[in-house]
Amino acid sequence: MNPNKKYPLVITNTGNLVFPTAEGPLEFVDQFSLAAIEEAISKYDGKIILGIEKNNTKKDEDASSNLYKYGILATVSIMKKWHDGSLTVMVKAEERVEVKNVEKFEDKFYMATAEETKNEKLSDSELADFKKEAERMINLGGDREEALANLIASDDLQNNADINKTLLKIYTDTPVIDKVAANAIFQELNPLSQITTLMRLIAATIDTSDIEKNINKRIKTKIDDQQKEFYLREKLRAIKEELNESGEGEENSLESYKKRLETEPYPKHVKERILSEIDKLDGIQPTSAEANIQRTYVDWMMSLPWWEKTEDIKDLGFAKTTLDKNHFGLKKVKDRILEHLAVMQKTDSVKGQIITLVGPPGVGKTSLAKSIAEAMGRDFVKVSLGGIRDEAEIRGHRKTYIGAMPGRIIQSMKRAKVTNPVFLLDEIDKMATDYKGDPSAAMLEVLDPEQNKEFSDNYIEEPYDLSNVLFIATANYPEDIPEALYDRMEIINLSSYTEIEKLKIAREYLVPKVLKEHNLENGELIFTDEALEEIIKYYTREAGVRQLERWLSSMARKFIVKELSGELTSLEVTPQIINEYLGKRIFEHTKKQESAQVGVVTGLAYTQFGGDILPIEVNYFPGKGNLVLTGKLGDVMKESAQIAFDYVRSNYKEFGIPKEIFEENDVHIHVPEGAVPKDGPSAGGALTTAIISALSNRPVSENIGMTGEITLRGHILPIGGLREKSISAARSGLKEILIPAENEKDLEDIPDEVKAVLKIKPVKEYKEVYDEVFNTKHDFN
Ligand SMILES: Nc1ncnc2c1ncn2[C@@H]1O[C@H](COP(=O)(O)OP(=O)(O)OP(=O)(O)O)[C@@H](O)[C@H]1O
Repeated sequence: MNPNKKYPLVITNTGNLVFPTAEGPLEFVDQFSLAAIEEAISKYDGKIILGIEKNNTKKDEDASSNLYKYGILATVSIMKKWHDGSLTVMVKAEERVEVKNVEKFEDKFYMATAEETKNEKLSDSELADFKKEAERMINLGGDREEALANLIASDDLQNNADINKTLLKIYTDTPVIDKVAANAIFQELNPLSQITTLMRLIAATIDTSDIEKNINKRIKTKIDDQQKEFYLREKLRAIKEELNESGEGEENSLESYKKRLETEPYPKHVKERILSEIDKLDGIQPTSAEANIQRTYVDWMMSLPWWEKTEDIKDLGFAKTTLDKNHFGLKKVKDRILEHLAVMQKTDSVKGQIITLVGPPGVGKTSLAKSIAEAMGRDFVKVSLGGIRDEAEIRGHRKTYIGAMPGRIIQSMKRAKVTNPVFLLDEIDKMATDYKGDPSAAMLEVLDPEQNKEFSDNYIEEPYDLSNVLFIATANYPEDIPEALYDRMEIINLSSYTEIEKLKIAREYLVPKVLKEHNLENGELIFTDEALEEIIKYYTREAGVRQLERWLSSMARKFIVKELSGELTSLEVTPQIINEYLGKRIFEHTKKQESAQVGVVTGLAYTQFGGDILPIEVNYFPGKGNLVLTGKLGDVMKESAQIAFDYVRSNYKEFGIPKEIFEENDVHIHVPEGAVPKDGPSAGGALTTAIISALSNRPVSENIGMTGEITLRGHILPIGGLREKSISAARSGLKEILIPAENEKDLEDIPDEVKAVLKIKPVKEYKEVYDEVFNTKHDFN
């Protein structure tokens, strides 16, 4: 990404916005934005500036003159072009930029300069104050707990570097802060003002207006209890400090540390180390910076679990019930987990392969790991490894470093309070390597049973025993897991859910969960199956159920507001109510062709949102035998089209195509609908069929779909994502799909409800496809 350059400007408002460095779908309807997006895709690699329009912009006013100072440099790709001309695009927000020199370009769209912003720094004392305040907030519990803990632990904060990014992540991740407020913070460069506003917003969610108060009462009883305890403790501490101005208080705490060291079973080396550090404190001026560092170190050492353990529940029956209670389906996955637990019980050890749950977002990886902890009676901690590029984030900084702290592993152990928690290493595939060292080397030491008995953290300096921890990892893409780590992992795959599975999960798990979280009684808010289907089909496009759960919560919140304002006492949610409460439908799936057509064939695609059908169109017109490709195809797909074309040309006779057609015409292949980026070789068979259909003037049934790579000799090679592809084929009403014979082994992963409506025919050679589609008969011997 290159700031200080000109890019097309797309104007949006706070309701339709993603902040750096998140990614999400946005919608655009106005002609200026549409033109800017098209320009960006064709000439700027999809890079745009998102200008944020002020809320008070009048209808007839030129929006470009009423933008906030800071906007976002982002990359877009088109997901869906709607019939009314509007666009849904996937936007990856990269960084904050100052939007300058806005100019109209040929009256079609705006261009602007993206000027790099330099973020200011906190002073050391401001940093210290902030850490204190944030720790206080953490104790208030709730959603922000992990976000704030990550912020305090972040390398940026440790180095007092650019904390803006981390802050952004917090306020975009914190559900209590809406986007208008988030933008208010985004528009400030000074981190102190940002932090103050952020803290004020978080604090504000705990009191204020009448309706809010009532909602809070229902939702936040738990937080209130924690808060009460927190204030009492704070008061107690303040009183103690008042009484011990001379520093007696500290001596007392050091004395109590010494007593604990004597009476509790601390390992010898730890006991000696802490005592010697306490001794060192004696000779230092108590108010000096050095004393502060020294005391913080002693506090850290004392607050870590060195010997505390929970007792494992060794009951496989209980484990099974727990897994079933929290998760629908996933039989294979649960069986694998139970096998793993059985081995652990038998050998009485957690050593061995690390369970790694692999799958798309929202399919239950994190919640399964939590259930494993519950099933074993262990505590649970999670650390997110996404984006970590510095070894020190795992292993900490030496204590001589200003503001040094232990790394994330040791920090999480402190939170766990025991030496044997279940420890989730989230997104282990998203660790990066750079000049600051390779975090995966440190992770190797964490996970290797030979080495993790004596894990070394730069801050703690004493070896720490991680050998009783049960590590579980999650990843979206197993191929991105560093190889050395991969060797130690037992990969368990979770795949996307079908619509029917999603419906069952929603009905039996998510709805009860959401009702409970919002303190709603049975019968107050009822979701009909049709309403759930409406959300699943038209408001979410995801492999898992995370977005679905968010929509359900959103419905619950909207209902509570109406209930408290006296408008309603109960509500049965129908599809109409969904449209009314959640706004118009967001997604439509690609529809299958209405009738058999010449030159149109349905391929099957596999994307990060699951599967989709992929119509392929071929036509020919007078020319010189060239191949013309349109529809923004990736390089691999272009090659695949060329192979398909060459294969048809060299076998023209067999496929009933007159020879002259190739000499006198150009063949045009188009893959319409910008819904998903199109690449990969798996449309080879479909491309071949579409070419034959067009050139021999024979229609292909609208009910057949196909997937499979093709070689120059007409062999059909295996493909990925068969489950997702078949689900989408069934959803869009296809009756039959042709798949590579080598994928037959994946048939067992295809849900029964899909098999019931879809004939699935495995093929080895293209000629089998040809016979099936055009009703001919080849002799293959
Ligand atoms: N099979 C299932 N049965 C019941 N609930 C489920 C199931 N799968 C997912 N969920 C629910 O969906 C939500 C999202 O799941 P979770 O956060 O565990 O996903 P994830 O795979 O860890 O995603 P990510 O990779 O983005 O962290 C959770 O509330 C979880 O309980």
